[in-house]
Amino acid sequence: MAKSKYEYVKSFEVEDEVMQPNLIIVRIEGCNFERFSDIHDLEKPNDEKALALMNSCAAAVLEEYPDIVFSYGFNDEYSFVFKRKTKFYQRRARYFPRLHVNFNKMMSLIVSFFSSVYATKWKEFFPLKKMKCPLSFLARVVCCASLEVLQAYLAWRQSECHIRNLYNTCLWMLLKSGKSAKEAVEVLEGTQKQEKNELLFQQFGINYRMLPEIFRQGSCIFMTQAEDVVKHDEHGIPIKRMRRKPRMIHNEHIAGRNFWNGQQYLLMELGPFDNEIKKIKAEYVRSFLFENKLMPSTWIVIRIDGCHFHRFSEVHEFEKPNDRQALNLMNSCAVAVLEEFKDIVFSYGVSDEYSFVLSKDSKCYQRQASQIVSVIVSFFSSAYVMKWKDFFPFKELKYPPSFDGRAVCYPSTEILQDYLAWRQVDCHINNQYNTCFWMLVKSGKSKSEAQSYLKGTQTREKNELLIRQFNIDYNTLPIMFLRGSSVFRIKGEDSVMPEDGTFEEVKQEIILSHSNIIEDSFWKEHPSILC
Ligand SMILES: Nc1nc2c(ncn2[C@@H]2O[C@H](COP(=O)(O)OP(=O)(O)OP(=O)(O)O)[C@@H](O)[C@H]2O)c(=O)[nH]1
Ligand SMILES: [Mg+2]
Ligand SMILES: [Mg+2]
Repeated sequence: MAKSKYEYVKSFEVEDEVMQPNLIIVRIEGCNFERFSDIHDLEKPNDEKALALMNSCAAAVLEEYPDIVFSYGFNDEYSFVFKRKTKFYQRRARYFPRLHVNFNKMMSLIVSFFSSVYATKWKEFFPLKKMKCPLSFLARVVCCASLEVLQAYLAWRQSECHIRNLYNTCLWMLLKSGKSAKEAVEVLEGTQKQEKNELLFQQFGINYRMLPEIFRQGSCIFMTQAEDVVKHDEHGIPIKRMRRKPRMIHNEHIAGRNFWNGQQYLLMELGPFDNEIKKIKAEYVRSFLFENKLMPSTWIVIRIDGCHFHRFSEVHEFEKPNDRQALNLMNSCAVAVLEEFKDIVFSYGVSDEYSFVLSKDSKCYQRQASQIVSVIVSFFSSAYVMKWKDFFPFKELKYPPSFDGRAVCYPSTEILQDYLAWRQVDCHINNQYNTCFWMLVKSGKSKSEAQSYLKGTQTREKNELLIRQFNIDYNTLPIMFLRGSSVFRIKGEDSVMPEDGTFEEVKQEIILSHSNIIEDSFWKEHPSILC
């Protein structure tokens, strides 16, 4: 297909990669989970159903991504460990013989899938409670240079589970017994493990060790081979096949040799733990957290794109080439994203993608790429599932969709505008091609005939084809199909700048439009967007 003069902006898209054979962990944790938990009236300090939902989502991730071999979670967090030689978004680096993994893509897909499964399965676990708002997760990648680092990491997370659970159990018992939040915090300040155990036992008759394992130890889920009856033969004898199945267990020492070396699958994919961990140095493990900060004073664009939406749109019988409701759903999710993330000043969407522009001076998550990408892509995915019924009341969502995300920085407003123009030109080129293609197919041509018919044709020829053969004036098609959609903020009419120089909070409105953003005139009409 034709290329536009804006294509040069692609060169700003640099990939973040991890060199193998590093062991890779993706850790996700609920963003603002306390607020989510309050809104949904979850039980404190642990809600068994919410934990079961987290575990069920993690199991779904393991089934979806066979390269993940082990996972551990507690509370609102989960860590996913990849097998040594993951082929997931792998590519051969140009100058080095090693294999590299594009971990931003990998991380964003996992967090997106997890969030959309969470929203999908919510009603299974809370049939009487409506999910009131999307939940997003922050994700990060941890690279472990050796198995010992992975062992230390797991020991660290499990000790965090224990420390937090003991503290929260005490805190909530004190609160339930009538203490104020301030008083309860004061009682617990500086207390050691032993003292907390005693407090629970003496004041509340609770033996901490008798609390459910899932609260104290967290949950591990990993794959095992299990025999499954697939069908019965004509004599009624069951026919069995080996199948990978996620298995969940609770264990007190997941980083201990006893537990780890006892799991065949883990030994095979990751190897044995040779020694026991003596003391966990959190600082040591934290030093492996990968933090990629985006360049200051540059426009940040987070572009998300539906994963295998070709298949998704087939399965859900989207209209071809454009499904109005599917696009309206994408737009509605974009509006929700702008309502949630105040640093986003503009967004542009077409087909299964959306680009979100964060202001140049944004300090969002200290400009850490993985955090910003994950929180936006997972919020969007969650919103997509939650809003599905509003746009497709008569169509069932057959499986949870996922989106990948990336962050790209643009150093000047002109280049950012060129980026957006590139996306809109792409919208135009694809839409014109797809309109012709599907008209030809609907008129009786095979897909390959339609393809060769259109090969090498220019814009003008395609427009003529549409008029001549199908009596369609391309420019009269719905404007959303022609131009894609922009969602942005403009300052409300009632915004005032008081004369005494004090600023009042400027009321902002979120607008959806299908404007031409390639032309300068759009930006001149809305000078406040990219100021
Ligand atoms: N019928 C129909 N299909 C759509 C619509 N919007 C998007 N799609 C489908 O989604 C695809 C999006 O293109 P891509 O993002 O390049 O392809 P993908 O299948 O999502 O693959 P990856 O993004 O690489 O995972 C299109 O090729 C269409 O098949 C729509 O409104 N109607
Ligand atoms: Mg896609
Ligand atoms: Mg796409």
